This record gives sequence, structure tokens and C-alpha cells, in this order.
Amino acid sequence: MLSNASLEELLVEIRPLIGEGNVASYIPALANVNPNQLGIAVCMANGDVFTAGDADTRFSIQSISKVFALTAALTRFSEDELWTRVGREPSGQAYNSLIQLEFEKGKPRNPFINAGALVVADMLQSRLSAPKQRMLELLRKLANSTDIYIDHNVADSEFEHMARNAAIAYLMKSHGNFTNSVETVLQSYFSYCAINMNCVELATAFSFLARKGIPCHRNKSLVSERCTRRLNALLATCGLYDESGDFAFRVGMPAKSGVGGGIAAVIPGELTVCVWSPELNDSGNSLAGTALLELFSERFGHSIF
Ligand SMILES: NC(=O)CC[C@H](N)C(=O)O
Repeated sequence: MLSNASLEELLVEIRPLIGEGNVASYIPALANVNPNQLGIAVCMANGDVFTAGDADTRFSIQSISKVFALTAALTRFSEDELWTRVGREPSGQAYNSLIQLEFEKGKPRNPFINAGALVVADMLQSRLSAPKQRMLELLRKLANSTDIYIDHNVADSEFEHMARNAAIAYLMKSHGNFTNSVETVLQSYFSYCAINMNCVELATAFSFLARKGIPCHRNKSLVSERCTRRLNALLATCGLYDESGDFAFRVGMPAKSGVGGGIAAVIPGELTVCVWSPELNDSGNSLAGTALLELFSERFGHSIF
């Protein structure tokens, strides 16, 4: 039976894995995070929440923000407008790879790698007057938490080390797939990545994906049921970069990871779950977090397959 105590038992089994990965080191603000942290929060489809470990400690959501940005874009653009600019196939490449983009004429494989998320951020920049503020408002509403904030230290540090993401954006611009000023869009994109949330807030914010588009704590749809199915399909095939196949094999849940060490996952109709541990594996996904989700799915029989 799922309970705080049964989740705590999972953590005891997983904690020895801490030390086997490496925290993200591309910016000092992330490199200095204490690696010795592990948390899990489960949000049932009826809104009940179970937690264990560091479930209330906020961390940098990083690429998990790509899900919320895509959701915001889906409510503001037609599917045609969106899918002519970004694809829907797994990339099989690192999240910040440039190789495929050159071969494929500036159209990113999917919205959950950096190139795809930068296109989505470019689209939001064209349609929103204050994109960072809108994203923050969306997350506060979805997570039912009024004080979620952007860590400007992380956003500024990402901006100082922008070279690779800027290269991706300029390559897309050279192919006519980027409208706004690269630096303006990068500022928005880095701010989305630099939002701090905890496992409880992320599991709650993901709840619309388990509830046919209707978030917990609200009775109004955020997106249609059809849209929700499509988001879950993309999460299942592309949510963990070049490790999406292995993650489907081991865990069996649509999910999105970030280099802050968080992974948020969905079992449609049943629950959402967010795990966090800062050390990453070679694909940039939380090492202990992935193992924890694998154990969770095995122990409680949750898998979409
Ligand atoms: N995988 C990630 O979480 C990457 C996010 C990071 N801010 C980047 O753009 O490189």
C-alpha cells in the first residue's frame, strides 16, 4: 500500500547509490548543490499526496520546464503552427546536441531537447507580452503554491555560459526557424529553467497529465484530453533525451527530467510522481532518481505497459 512509510522504505534502498553520479557542473550555481539529497512525492489522481525524504526542498527544475512551456504553447498556437517548427520523434542524441539540427535543416526532433524547447520559447516570446511572468503564474496555479520563484542567480549564470544554446538558436535562425532576438529568447528560456520547485509542487503541477487535462485543485481544464494524451506520448518517447528507451524499459512511465536532478512522471488516470536527487548519470538524468522510479514502479506495479 502506498503511504509515506512505504515511500521511506524505497529511499532506504536507493540512498547507497548517492555518490555514483555527478551533479551538473556547467554552471557554478548548480555545481554547488549538496549531492546528498533524495526526495519523492506522489500525487494521486484524487489529489492525495504522499511524500518521503527531501520532498519539500526546492531545486532548479531545469528541463522539466520544457513540459510547461510546451503546454503553454499548445494553448496559444494551432497544432499546425507548432508542428511545422518542431518534430515529434526521439532524437537519440544528447539534450544539447547540434549534429542532427544541421542535417535536418534547423527543425528540432522534439520539444523536450534544448533545440526544440528554444523554438517553443521563441514562439511564446512572439505571443506573450511578459513570458517569464506568465510562466511563473502558470506554475503557481498548477502547483497550488503562490511563492514559486525564479532563481536569478541560476538564470544569470546560464546566460553567462550561453554559448552552446546560443549556437543552437543561431543555427535554427540561419534555417529560418527562429523569429525573435536570440538573446531575448535565451533570457526567457533560462528563466524558465531557473524556476525553483520541490517534489510536491512538481507532482501537483503535473497532475493535469494524469487527469485528462484537469489539474488537481481546479475543476477547469488546462488543455483538452486529446492534448494531454499527446503530451504524455511525447514524454514517453522523448522525455529523457537519448535515454528515453532505457527509461521506458526500466520505469515504464511518461516522464521529464532536468539537470537539476528532478524527474516528474505520470501514470494517466492514476497518479503523478516527482523524484529528486542532484547527481546525474551520463545522459544528464538523475541517477538515484531513475533508480527510485524504477523501484517505485516495480514495488507498486505502476507502469503504462
Ligand atoms: N537538460 C537540462 O535540464 C538542460 C537545461 C539547461 N538549462 C540547458 O539549457 O542546457
